[in-house]
Parts: sequence; structure tokens; C-alpha cells
Amino acid sequence: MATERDAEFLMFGATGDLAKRKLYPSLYNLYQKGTLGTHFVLLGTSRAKLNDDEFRDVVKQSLVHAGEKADTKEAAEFLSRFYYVQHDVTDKAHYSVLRDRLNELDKKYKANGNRIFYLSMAPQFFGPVAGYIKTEGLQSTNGGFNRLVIEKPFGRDFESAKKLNDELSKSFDENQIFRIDHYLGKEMIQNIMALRFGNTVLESLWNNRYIDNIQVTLAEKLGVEERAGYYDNSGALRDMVQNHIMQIVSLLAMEQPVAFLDSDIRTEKVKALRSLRVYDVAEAATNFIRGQYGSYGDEPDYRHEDDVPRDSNTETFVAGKLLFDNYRWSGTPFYIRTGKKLAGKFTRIDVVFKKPLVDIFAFPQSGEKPLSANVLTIFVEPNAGFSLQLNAKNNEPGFQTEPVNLTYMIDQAHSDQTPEPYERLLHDVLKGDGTNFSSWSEVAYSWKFVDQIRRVWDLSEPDFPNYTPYSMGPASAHELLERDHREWVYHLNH
Ligand SMILES: NC(=O)C1=CN([C@@H]2O[C@H](COP(=O)(O)OP(=O)(O)OC[C@H]3O[C@@H](n4cnc5c(N)ncnc54)[C@H](OP(=O)(O)O)[C@@H]3O)[C@@H](O)[C@H]2O)C=CC1
Ligand SMILES: O=C1O[C@H](COP(=O)(O)O)[C@@H](O)[C@H](O)[C@H]1O
Repeated sequence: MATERDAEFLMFGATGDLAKRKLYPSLYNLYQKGTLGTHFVLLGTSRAKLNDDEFRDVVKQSLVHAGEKADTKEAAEFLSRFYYVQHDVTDKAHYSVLRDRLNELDKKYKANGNRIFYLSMAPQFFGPVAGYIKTEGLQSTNGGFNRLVIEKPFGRDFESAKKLNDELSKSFDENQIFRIDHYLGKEMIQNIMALRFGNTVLESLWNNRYIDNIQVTLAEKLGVEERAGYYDNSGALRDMVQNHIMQIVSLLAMEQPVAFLDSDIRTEKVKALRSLRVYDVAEAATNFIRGQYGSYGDEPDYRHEDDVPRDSNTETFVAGKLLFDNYRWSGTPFYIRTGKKLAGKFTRIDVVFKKPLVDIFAFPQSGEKPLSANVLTIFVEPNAGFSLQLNAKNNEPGFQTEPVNLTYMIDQAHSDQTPEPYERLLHDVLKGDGTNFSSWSEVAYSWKFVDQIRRVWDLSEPDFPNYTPYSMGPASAHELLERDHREWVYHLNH
């Protein structure tokens, strides 16, 4: 049985897309599992004019949309804990209304002064709202916890991220700030540490002596859909690389933490990111490539999507090579790629081991194939699991080796029970466990790396569009590896 957590949520942006699609269904799952119970209450706020019942109906619809039965006694009890205050976050004077309502509800539900302030709204509000939470007395002072949850984007470069962080730090300590990166809530991303530090057979080989290269692919089949307004100001580098990919790479590259504790894990992730080489102009130009999708049948190219300027140079695809200047990884590149309108929706990590120095089975004159590299593939999505490719003798006459796979995939029954990323992350916020959130130092080092790529890209006009939708990106993404006499483990005719 789950440990019940007492908590009062103040949900800013309570009528928004994220709250409705992800947060309320996740809170309901936590309620059904007993993590939330008698001492849970949520006060929602936005500018929309709603009373408590109308807000409960918004939440109920979000549960229905998520496939929940919302007419049950349990759902009714859950919904009865939702309250609403209409509020414009720019109106400083009105925060006293939120404060008084929070205090009343805290008493009514005996939440013990445990407050979670969730900023599910546009990032320009993060700094001011955090400031008013403090100055207008919304934080509890009776020994309960005060935690701030914020969404991406966390700045658009190092400077703006630092400014935002400085603003937040006036109201919340670092250990009270939970910066959501939903990839850190995914089952197989969390499994990276288990695979590495729970298996001598892997961790003893997890270095530049045995690993030739590591490849991280976050591919999406959809285009920008209705989010072009946001996306065109961001691009794939800021939208996916600075946060999700850098987090994944730091988990793959870090040293073993002293203990499985958020502070120790963060220490090691930051050390890894510190040793990531920040490229000079020439290196950035050589080691990172960008793309933008063209048209496909009746589907417009990126520049003709709604809300996208016709001369947009925003990249919808990035591929790059990352180099760590440290003892473990020197000489072993990490290749990354992500993009919209690619061949499929999938996330995977391919760890390519070095081949044996001498291939005693190869007799090229007899047409026998050389040994393949061992590859550990971590499948993150759509199916979760991993597979280790080894060489074995096949059972045909003669002596011929061929690659075979040792595969573990989470079956449907178990994957149906796997919590959604937001459910896990909300659970962690309730526990006060920052393991699966980005610390400020991680964010800062990631921006410093990414800013340099952006700076170099901004010096020249790209030749866009340069890739066909539903391919694996521009030819230059393949040339990036070919230059190093390597290839992507996953390619289209795979
Ligand atoms: N949606 C998603 O899938 C994802 C979203 N995010 C991030 O989550 C955050 C929220 O995104 P999303 O839900 O999509 O945004 P929406 O635009 O759907 O929702 C914004 C919410 O903020 C409220 N709001 C806007 N202005 C004010 C104001 N001045 N005062 C009070 N409330 C206001 C809106 O209600 P009203 O207009 O009635 O005031 C609405 O409830 C953003 O940081 C986004 O980048 C991150 C990953 C995925
Ligand atoms: O953060 C983001 O992630 C989504 C992809 O997330 P996934 O869990 O579906 O893989 C991406 O579409 C979006 O542009 C980006 O902001």
C-alpha cells in the first residue's frame, strides 16, 4: 500500500492544456493508489470565470478524456477536493484572496501546511508568480513544506535561464524547486541507472576502452501541429536537445553516484556535464547539423505550416556529436539526433561496443562475414525494454557467425500498469525527491553547450528545407557518422 502524502496544491494555469491532459489524470491515479487521500486538496486558478462546480466539471472531463470512469464514488470524492479562484497572476493585490483560501482549505483538509505551487502556465509568468507567492505570504510557515514545480522551457539561453533562476531563488531554495523534464519520468530512462549500476557485466565495460560510440535518437512522426507559435521561437535544439537529450546523455555518461540519492546523483550528472566539451566555432560547425522538413504530397513544408513565417530558419531536426573530455569517455563520441516528421515515433539509445581486436573467424576469401559489433539497445518508446546483440555461431554447416539478440521487453500487461511520467514525477514531488528533476547546475551547463551551437548557426543562412518527411533527416546527419567511419545503428531499411 502506498504511503499517503498530505498536500495542498495551488495549480496556476488550472484550465490549461497540460493540467487537463496530464496533471489531473495523474493526480487521480495517485489518489486511486492511496498516495493522495484524506489530506489532499487542490485550489485551481486562471482568469476564466468559473465556480467550484464548474471547475470540478473541467477536471471530470479531463478524467473522462483520459479513459477514466468519472461517475464512480471514488471519482466524486476526488473531485470534491477541487476548488477554484479566478485570478490574474499579474494582479499583485489579488494574491491575498488566494492566500486566505489556501489557509482555509489547509485547515479543512488538515494538509499540515504542505504546499505545492504548480506553475502550469507560460514561462514569462514563472519569475513574477514565484515572487508574489513569497511576498504576498502564500507559503506556509507552520513547518510544512513549500515546493515549486515549473515546466519547460527554462529560459531560451544561459543568460535568460540565469535571470529566471535568480528570480526564483529569491523565493525558493534550490531543494524546493522541481524543474520538470518529463523524459526523466519515462520507465526506460529511469532504468538507465539500474542497467548500469546494477550489472557488473555492463558497468565494467562502460567506458572508452570497450564502447566505440553511443547513439541517442528521439524521433517524432508528427510535425509541429498546432504548436507552431511556440515551436518556431524554439526549434529542435532548444525544444529537445537542451533538456531531454542532455539529461539522457548525462545519465549515460556520469560516474557511479556514492548512493542512490538525489544529491549524489545530481553531483555526478553535473560533473559529467562539466566535462562535456563546449565547442569552438569550427568544432560547432563541423559537429552539429540542422534540418527543416520539406513538403510531402499534400502536406506543406515547415515554412507553410500555420503560424510559421514563410522565411523561417527554425530547425525541425538536429544531429550532433558530443565529446566528453574525461578519463572515462575521451575518444568515445555520443551521437544524438531528434526531429519532427521523421520515419516514426520512437526513442532509443544504442550503445555500440568495440569489436574484438582480432577477428579469428574471418576468412574474407571464403566470403564469410566479419564479426558485428555488440550493441546494447535501450528501447524507451513506443515499446520499453532492452536488447543485447551478441555474435554466435549459426547452426549451418561450416563455421559462420551471425548476430543474435538477448531481448527483454516489458509486456503489455506490465506496461499498462507502468505509471505515466507525470504520475511518477508528481509522486516524487510529494516525496520531496529531486532525483528525476533538472537541477540548476545541470540546466546551466546544458545551456552553455547549446548556446555555442546556436551562436554558430546564427552566423549563416541554412539551406532549408533539406529533408523529406518520414525519412531519418537530411543526408548530412548520415555524413556526420560516415566521416568517422561509423553509421547510425537505426536506419530506415533496418
Ligand atoms: N501542453 C503540453 O503538452 C506541455 C506544456 N508544457 C509547458 O506547460 C506550461 C503550460 O502549458 P499549457 O497548459 O500547454 O498552456 P495553455 O496555454 O494551455 O494554458 C495556460 C493556462 O494559464 C492560464 N493563464 C494565462 N494567462 C494567465 C494570467 N495572466 N493569469 C492567470 N492565468 C493565466 C490560462 O487560463 P486563462 O487564459 O483562462 O487565464 C490557462 O489555464 C507551459 O510552460 C508549457 O511550456 C510543457 C510540456 C508539454
Ligand atoms: O518536450 C517536448 O516533448 C515532446 C515529445 O515528448 P514525447 O514524450 O511524446 O516523446 C515534443 O513533441 C515537444 O515538441 C517537446 O516540447
